[in-house]
Amino acid sequence: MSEMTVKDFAVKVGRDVPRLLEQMKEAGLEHKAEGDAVSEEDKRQLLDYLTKSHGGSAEQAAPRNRITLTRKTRSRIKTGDRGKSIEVQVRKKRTYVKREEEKPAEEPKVEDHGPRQLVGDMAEAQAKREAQEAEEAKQRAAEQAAREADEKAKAEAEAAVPAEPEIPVPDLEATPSPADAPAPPKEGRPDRRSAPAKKSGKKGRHDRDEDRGDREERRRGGKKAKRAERRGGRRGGSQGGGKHGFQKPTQPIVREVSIPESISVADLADKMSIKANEVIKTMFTMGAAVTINQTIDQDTAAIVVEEMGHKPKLVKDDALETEVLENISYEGEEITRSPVVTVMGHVDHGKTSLLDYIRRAKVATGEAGGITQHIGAYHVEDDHGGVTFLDTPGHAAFTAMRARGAKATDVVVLVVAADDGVMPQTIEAIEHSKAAGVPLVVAVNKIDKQGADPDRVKNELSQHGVISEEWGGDTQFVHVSAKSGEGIEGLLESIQLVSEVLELKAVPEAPGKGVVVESRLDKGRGPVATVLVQNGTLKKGDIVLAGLHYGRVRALTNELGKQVDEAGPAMPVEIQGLDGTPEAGDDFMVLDDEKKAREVANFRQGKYREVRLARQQKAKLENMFSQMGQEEVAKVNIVLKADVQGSLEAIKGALEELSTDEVQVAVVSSGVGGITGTDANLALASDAIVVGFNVRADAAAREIIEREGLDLRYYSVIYQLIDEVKQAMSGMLAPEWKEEIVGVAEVRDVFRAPKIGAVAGCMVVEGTVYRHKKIRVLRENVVIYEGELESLRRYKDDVNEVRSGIECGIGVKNYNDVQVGDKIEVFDQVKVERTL
Ligand SMILES: Nc1nc2c(ncn2[C@@H]2O[C@H](COP(=O)(O)OP(=O)(O)OP(=O)(O)O)[C@@H](O)[C@H]2O)c(=O)[nH]1
Repeated sequence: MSEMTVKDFAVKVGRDVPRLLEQMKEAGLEHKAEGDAVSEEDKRQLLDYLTKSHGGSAEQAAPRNRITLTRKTRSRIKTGDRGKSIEVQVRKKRTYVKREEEKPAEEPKVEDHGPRQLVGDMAEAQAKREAQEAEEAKQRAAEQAAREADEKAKAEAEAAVPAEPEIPVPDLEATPSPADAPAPPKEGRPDRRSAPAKKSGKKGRHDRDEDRGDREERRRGGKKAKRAERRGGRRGGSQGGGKHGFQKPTQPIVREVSIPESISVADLADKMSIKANEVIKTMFTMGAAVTINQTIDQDTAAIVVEEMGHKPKLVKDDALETEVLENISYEGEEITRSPVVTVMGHVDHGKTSLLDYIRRAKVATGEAGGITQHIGAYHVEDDHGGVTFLDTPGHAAFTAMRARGAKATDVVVLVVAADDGVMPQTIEAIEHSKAAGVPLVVAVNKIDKQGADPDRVKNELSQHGVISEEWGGDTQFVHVSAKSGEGIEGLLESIQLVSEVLELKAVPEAPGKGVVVESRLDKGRGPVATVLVQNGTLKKGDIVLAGLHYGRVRALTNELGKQVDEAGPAMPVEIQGLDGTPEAGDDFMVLDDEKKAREVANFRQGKYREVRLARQQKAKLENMFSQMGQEEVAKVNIVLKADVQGSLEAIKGALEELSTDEVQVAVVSSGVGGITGTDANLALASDAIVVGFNVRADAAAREIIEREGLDLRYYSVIYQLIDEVKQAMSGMLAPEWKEEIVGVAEVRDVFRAPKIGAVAGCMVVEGTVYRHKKIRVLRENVVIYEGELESLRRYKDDVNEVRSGIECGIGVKNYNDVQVGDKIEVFDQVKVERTL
């Protein structure tokens, strides 16, 4: 900059070179050629000369040496991204001062801006006639400078605003740099900030200007540098930001990993920002072999996350549901409610008769022409406040409800026929009620019958832990006859006594809440569900959420088929208006908002599948053992069914002996015979494995087992069963050999030929029957023979296999006792790798 030549200087001041040289000469400068350098000193000397020759002293010139320009412009800037427009106000106040004395700090500015100031002065010096004109020129030049500065500011603002719409106005004002502004005057201090300029106007402006020159400059420079840095940083973020993104962290990053109730291995890895392989590897070292798409439950995922050095945060998927349900208030005055009773017992011991008798005798009382309807439950009034009976006798309904987590029953009435005594299903009923923690009242039925022996019942039951009060136990025994009605009052009283201890309470004015007893799709009325109100009152018009369904209650019908407006605690009632049929055991509740009810129902429908998938993994024998052992004593529940009492006892004993300090093996239910739906439901309710020893699951059980993903295992050798459980307990479940049933044929006819023995005319009902695979003969789902086939024929031809739906003749090697109705099961031994 200091290398300015006379020519440059002439261009800047707008004079021709010879004229400028002449004036410079007059001012005592020695410049001769247009290429001579013009220093700052030279410029000042020329200016002094011109000022003097113009005839003004410093004082006289003072008023004209200061030009103050104030400008204010408003404009609107559109920010590109959101279409927002911002008003930008640019205020300029500039004071151009011609100074007498120099300040070194201001030199750069002198060099940059001085020449413009000179223009006017030189013009005045040149000709007095042009004085006025020069003054105007000076004004114009200053104005021009200000305008250009404004434009520059605006341009910069426009460039900056879209990215930084929040930039305040003062920033915009200060944006133009002195180097960019073409024409501030020599020695001028371009005070770009309006506020300081105003303040300075109040004081002795001149002095202060000089004092603050440096400070202002430094401050502005510093700010600018910071701003540039900031802007550069931001730009770097968007343009060259990639560089920073790949910086290697110096220490491990501990992430907070939120884990929903079930998550796939791939998703879990994603949340920790690592590859799924690493999760699989870690889980493998923890003793669990998983695949990338496998869904694992929350607890397992949390352990994995911790193992990998991150922090697990357990998130409930049902936050909305929890919020909705928690917001319902059940506060209010409590009253004692009636107990809810389920009747259980062995086949033909009189459950239905008992329920029917009570219903007939009690429900219709006082109701003109009252004909009771079967709605799944009924309520009877007695002197003590009434009892509600669940009208579906048996274990199936009870366990089905329990399997869904419902606790609908307060008291179990165990019906035992006095002439028959304790039978397998009696024991099963005891197990079920024990598992549910529900107290028993024993109804010794058929007391009217000859050969009734109530003491025998008492005796036999005591062997199963049900001891009568008379013998020092805590169970009430009532002698009844479902036929004559004898003892029924006493039974109701006993139920009341037991329930008093339970202190059953409810708040009638609260919104209704309870459990679904049963539901069906009625042709005329749509979905109809019988619900048992456990707390609060359910009213017509209420919005109800029931299991996966919701709706507004259109009608309430009681057990007499009568329309009612409401149903209070412990009352069963049939409701219409739901958008589907909930399952027995589903909970129901009244909500105040239909939208929320719909949202929760939708959420439940979506979640239903996922939770089931995760549970399928958890309830497997292998998983059960590998998941435990971390903390408290683990418990393995087993539902055991066997072909004969002898092996049942042996297996039960052997299994229970396996219990150690850490792992407890509990046979929650055992019995002789095929695996039924009740067994499957009990297993579901108690997270148990179903073990069949020489017995098979019936269709109902298979349906539940498949749907719920329960672990069902068949064995035919005791030590193998025990061994497998033992191995799993010690966490060494080797690749196992599992039996796979490949085909089942049903025996439709039996022919006997003298030489060959018995030949069974069969229909293949499942899979394929193979000539050379092993077989078992089943009678009523119990294995009665295991061996091989002697022959497999289609008409007269020997064949190797026969597929489902085709008839064939089967001869079983060394076995002639095959009967019509038997099943011939063909099985394979397959090697199964451990999955977890
Ligand atoms: N003498 C007499 N017979 C009875 C009594 N209770 C039931 N019975 C008879 O016993 C038989 C079986 O009674 P149910 O009520 O069907 O027995 P259940 O336990 O419901 O039987 P399932 O429904 O098959 O499980 C019927 O023929 C009844 O009439 C009773 O107190 N006295």
